Amino acid sequence: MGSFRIQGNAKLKGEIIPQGAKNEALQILCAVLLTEETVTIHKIPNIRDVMKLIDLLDDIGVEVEKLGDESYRFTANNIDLKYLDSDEYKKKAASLRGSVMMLGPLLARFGKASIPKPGGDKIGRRRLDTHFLGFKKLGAEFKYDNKTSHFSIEAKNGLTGTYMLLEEASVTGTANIIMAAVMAKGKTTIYNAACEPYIQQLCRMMVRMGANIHGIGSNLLTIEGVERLSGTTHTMLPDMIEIGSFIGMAAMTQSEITIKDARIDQLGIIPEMFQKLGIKMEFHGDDIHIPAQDSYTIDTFIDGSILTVADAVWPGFTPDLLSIVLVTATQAQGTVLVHQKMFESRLFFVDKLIDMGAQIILCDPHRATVIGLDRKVNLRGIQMTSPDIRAGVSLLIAALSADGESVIHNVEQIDRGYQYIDKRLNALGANIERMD
Ligand SMILES: CC(=O)N[C@H]1[C@@H](OP(=O)(O)OP(=O)(O)OC[C@H]2O[C@@H](n3ccc(=O)[nH]c3=O)[C@H](O)[C@@H]2O)O[C@H](CO)[C@@H](O)[C@@H]1O
Ligand SMILES: C=C(OP(=O)(O)O)C(=O)O
Repeated sequence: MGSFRIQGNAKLKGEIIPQGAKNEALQILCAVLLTEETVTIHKIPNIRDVMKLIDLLDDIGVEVEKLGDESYRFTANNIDLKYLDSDEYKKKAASLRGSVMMLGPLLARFGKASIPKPGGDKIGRRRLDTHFLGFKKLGAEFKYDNKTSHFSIEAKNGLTGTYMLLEEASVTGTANIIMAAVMAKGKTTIYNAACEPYIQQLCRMMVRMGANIHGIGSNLLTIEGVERLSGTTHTMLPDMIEIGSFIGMAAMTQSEITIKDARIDQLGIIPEMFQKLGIKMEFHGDDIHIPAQDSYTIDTFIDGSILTVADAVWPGFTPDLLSIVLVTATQAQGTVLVHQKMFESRLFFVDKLIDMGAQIILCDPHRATVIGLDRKVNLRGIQMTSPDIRAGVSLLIAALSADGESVIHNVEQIDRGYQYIDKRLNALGANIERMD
């Protein structure tokens, strides 16, 4: 288990370039399975989950060529479906969430696929019903082995387009269903589709490959099936969750940071949410400059009542940034209610922040009230363990701002989603030592 030793009272300064988006990369990489032609992908983040998925693609027979630090070429012209029955596949695929999106493309191209219960953050129940209900609507048969937690799907007579209204706008579920539908017979309509930038990017990539998709960016997608897809080139967007994390980090540590090439047009409501915490930011072209701020004051609602920041399906506020909002609020002036509606176990990490001296009341598993310290007292460094990616980075931000030294264990969780985070923050003046 790797750890970070962090010296507190860090004041960072400089420019940082966000990595390519993790959750987009996981979708895009699975989409290379849709064609036997070559797909070139740029801005692939060098993070654990993405590297594990590339490894899985390689194992299943995709030819993988590394072109540079963040660029790869993939050719899926020799897929070995027998690999899906191997113990190695079951073990590897179960270690990340993104592997579940291999199902849709494999089903579309080869008529069958299987997957163990995927991994990912342990942040509450993470059901896959939307994925399989969607595949079933397209004509696939679905089996779940309760003993081994293994899912299998098969479409003996191919997939046929249909209308479906998704029970919930699942991000990976929508991606999976779209990838299955692009080569189905006839027209598929997906209502209540997720429409995060990740999904939009996936759809645009598939359109370049020859798919026929309308309604991109909305929750109503229509897809006219095509016979086959061809190769393409794709570049990932900057990771909006990393960008939000850097905004929160700058405010908490009173640092002056410029986030370069942030694709501000793709960030939705994210900058506004951090502005509601009182964080000043300037937009210079496509860069976000966060000046060093002695204090920041949380807005109230118009009637003066306490602000709530809650997650919602896109274009609402992403649940992946609520832990960052929460930690950032600990040094603000004012009070905020953080309401994590989607996941029921994502706020438990606040006990570590409370140990550090933060004033937080965990009202229930979904809601925490943060009473900002307004820098009257600093947090204090402690030893802690990172439970999930976003909590991990929130604890890192807390540790950078705290008095004294902190140690965060299980930083593999952070490495799942943040590329070389220690090196990149040290380049801005942080003091983070990686201990294996
Ligand atoms: C690899 C990947 O891309 N992971 C992201 C993806 O996970 P993932 O695709 O697994 O998450 P889903 O969108 O399926 O669902 C997330 C949670 O929200 C609940 N839910 C979802 C939609 C809805 O309308 N109502 C509702 O209650 C689900 O029951 C589930 O508990 O999307 C999540 C939600 O943005 C993000 O936290 C994850 O980082
Ligand atoms: C929850 C997350 O990831 P995953 O779905 O891969 O566990 C996340 O990126 O915050």
